[in-house]
Amino acid sequence: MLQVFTDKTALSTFAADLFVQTAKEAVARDGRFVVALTGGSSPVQLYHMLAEPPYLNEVPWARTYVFWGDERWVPLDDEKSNYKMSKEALLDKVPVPAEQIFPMWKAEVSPEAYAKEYEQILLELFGGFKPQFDLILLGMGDDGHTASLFPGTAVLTEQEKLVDAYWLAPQDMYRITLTATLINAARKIAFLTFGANKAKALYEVLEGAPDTNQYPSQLIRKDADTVHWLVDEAAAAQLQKR
Ligand SMILES: O=C(O)[C@H](O)[C@@H](O)[C@H](O)[C@H](O)COP(=O)(O)O
Repeated sequence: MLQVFTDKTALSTFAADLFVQTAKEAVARDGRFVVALTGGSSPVQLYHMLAEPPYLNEVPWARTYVFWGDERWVPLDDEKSNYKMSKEALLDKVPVPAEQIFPMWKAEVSPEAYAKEYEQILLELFGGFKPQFDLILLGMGDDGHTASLFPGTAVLTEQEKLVDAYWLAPQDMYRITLTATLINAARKIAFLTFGANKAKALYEVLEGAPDTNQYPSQLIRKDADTVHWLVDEAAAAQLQKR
């Protein structure tokens, strides 16, 4: 479902309400809330809001399990780390038990080995069944990528692995990411998309011809009830069907 907001605060408020509601439903149903956070700049305001009243007191933090959709393969205190950003904006300020936080990086293992380990952690949490996140937050790059599903990469056609890691040559670094097959198994997905620089890609992803290799965000399912495209007016500027 496409939802267009006048500004970032309105969008982040909607996302915070969605986060709380999804968390409460998950805890009522399963006794826990399993979420994947996103990096980039788009979720920063949302994370700050979740760390303040009223959201701070409404999210069942003690029963929340925190994962990430993707990560740059850099140490946890690196400026480029999604974990570091999420920790500073949110996780340091809320009572999530430390053992329920699963950074997508570990010292002295290869990214490929840790991708397998991360998959195992998820499988164990879900008793060996295919993991089903209650909520996955995503951003979209102006090239149409989401998580670390970048245009033209082999991970886009990965069918078996739930988590994958690979060398992203243009950025000169490893990336680790949930695969599209795992993301699409989530109960709810929310894309946070701001800014005029995203307008062309957003049009291509939502209304353009199918081309998942060039616009990887097209790999993510589009069910109206469970997949929220939360966008601002600038990002929505080229959409015809609103
Ligand atoms: O940066 C990351 O960690 C993610 O890999 C990426 O998928 C991100 O969500 C988009 O690139 C949007 O980034 P912005 O929110 O900064 O526009």
